[in-house]
Amino acid sequence: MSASRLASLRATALWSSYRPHITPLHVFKSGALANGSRNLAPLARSASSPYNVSKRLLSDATPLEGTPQDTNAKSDPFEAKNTQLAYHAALRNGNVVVRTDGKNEAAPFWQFGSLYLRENCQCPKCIHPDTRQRIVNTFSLPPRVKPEEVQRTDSNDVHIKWSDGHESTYSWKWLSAHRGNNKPTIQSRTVQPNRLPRSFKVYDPQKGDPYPEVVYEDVMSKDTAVLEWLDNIWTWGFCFVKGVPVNPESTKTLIERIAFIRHTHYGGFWDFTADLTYKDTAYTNEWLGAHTDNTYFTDPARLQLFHLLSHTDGDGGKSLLVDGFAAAKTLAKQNPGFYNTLTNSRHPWHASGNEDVCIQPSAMEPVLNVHPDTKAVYQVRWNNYDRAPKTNWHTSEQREWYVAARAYNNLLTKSSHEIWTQLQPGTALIFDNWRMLHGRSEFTGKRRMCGGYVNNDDFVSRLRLLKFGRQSVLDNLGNTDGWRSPDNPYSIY
Ligand SMILES: C[N+](C)(C)CCCC[C@H](N)C(=O)O
Ligand SMILES: O=C(O)CCC(=O)C(=O)O
Repeated sequence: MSASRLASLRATALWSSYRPHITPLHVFKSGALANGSRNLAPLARSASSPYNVSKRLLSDATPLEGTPQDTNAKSDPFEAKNTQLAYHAALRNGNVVVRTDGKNEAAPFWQFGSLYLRENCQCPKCIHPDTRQRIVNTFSLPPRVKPEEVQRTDSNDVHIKWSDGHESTYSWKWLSAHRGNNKPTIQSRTVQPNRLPRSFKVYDPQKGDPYPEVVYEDVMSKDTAVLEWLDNIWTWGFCFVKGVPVNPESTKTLIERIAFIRHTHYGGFWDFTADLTYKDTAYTNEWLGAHTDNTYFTDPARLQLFHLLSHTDGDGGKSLLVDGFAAAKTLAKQNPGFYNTLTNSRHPWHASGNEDVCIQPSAMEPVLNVHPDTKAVYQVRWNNYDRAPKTNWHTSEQREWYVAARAYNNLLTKSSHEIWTQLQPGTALIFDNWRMLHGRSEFTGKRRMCGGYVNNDDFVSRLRLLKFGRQSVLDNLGNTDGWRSPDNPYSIY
């Protein structure tokens, strides 16, 4: 950021509003806590200026305490867990530590690496106030930059003066979301390799409960209805939308209430019939067994929406959904060895129908993809039409995989696991293509279907912002600590 931009920032209300009014209860001076012992050396604040503290060492300082203000905590479930905690910020062995129990020296504490904390300063000189991108050059900072003073603002934030002269203020929410509990990062934690899929709810077609559904008018007019729609997809794997005007334009704008439509070699928004416009069996009237789409993409589309516009002079074309997570969970219970085989054995996939296309993922991918951090299955890739012949595959591995895949297929094709519906014009179906398999019965006559794909990242971005609000999402950027917590805006699958 140019000097002039910085100067104008400083001059604007933004800068003055950023520099918090510091009324420190205590100020901790670096060096006075060589061994983190009890002799905390707080300096009482002088009356003259909030920053100018007089040096008065207290032998037995009452720890810095305070309860983060309950700022709309209820609206922010992630924060709710922390509003009652008294906390204590101090320097210990040259690092900033935050203890969530101010009274107990031995209480667990959060320790923050100094360079980590410095390069993640949230001030407008370090994070672009509009783009939220880091603008401080991490590598221009002194590698051994140190906090020299840690003090508390009267809005329960922590203000730090750094050895490079910079000053930073961190909100409780940000510190809490980025607390390094001195635990190894998730990657190095021993996590069960056959962790089951993330939490989800299974629609049981045997019970005949109402389908998850929302109303078009609501979705088009209220973000709360979009949140309900996306939450249904996240929880149940699919959702119907009633009352959709029977035309492609309305269907397209419906999808765009989530995000822009994913463009592929099939185009963007599709309006298709059985005419082999593209060389794929979807563009025929044939039976399509349960499958996920885009197994040949490195990044398969996350959502897929179908809206039947018309079906004349014939019948059939029923729509099939099968819950790939539910089947995986059953397989893991029935035969953990088969489950592990489907998570470990990676395969090539392809889309090669059109003359000018031969799409394959950048690496072989397994049927049940385990998330590298949570070790939970987060994506199902199942498409027997598009799986390519794997090589360098010992016959013993082949036998193992085919047995496991057959067991999974038996679960996927069990009629009690199949959700069959006959789509009608005016009702759109959207589903999670990383979890739900879909298919179609053969049909006769002229059948016109439209729809589109949405990327994973765009779907999850929309859902997390609607669910948690932008500030909570910004406070939790990178917060992998609560991976499996539905209250953690960062949790992704
Ligand atoms: C574009 N539209 C959805 C109509 C057809 C896409 C074909 C999808 C392909 N069979 C696959 O499994 O990825
Ligand atoms: O035509 C349908 O109902 C579904 C087609 C399909 O499965 C697909 O496009 O992947």
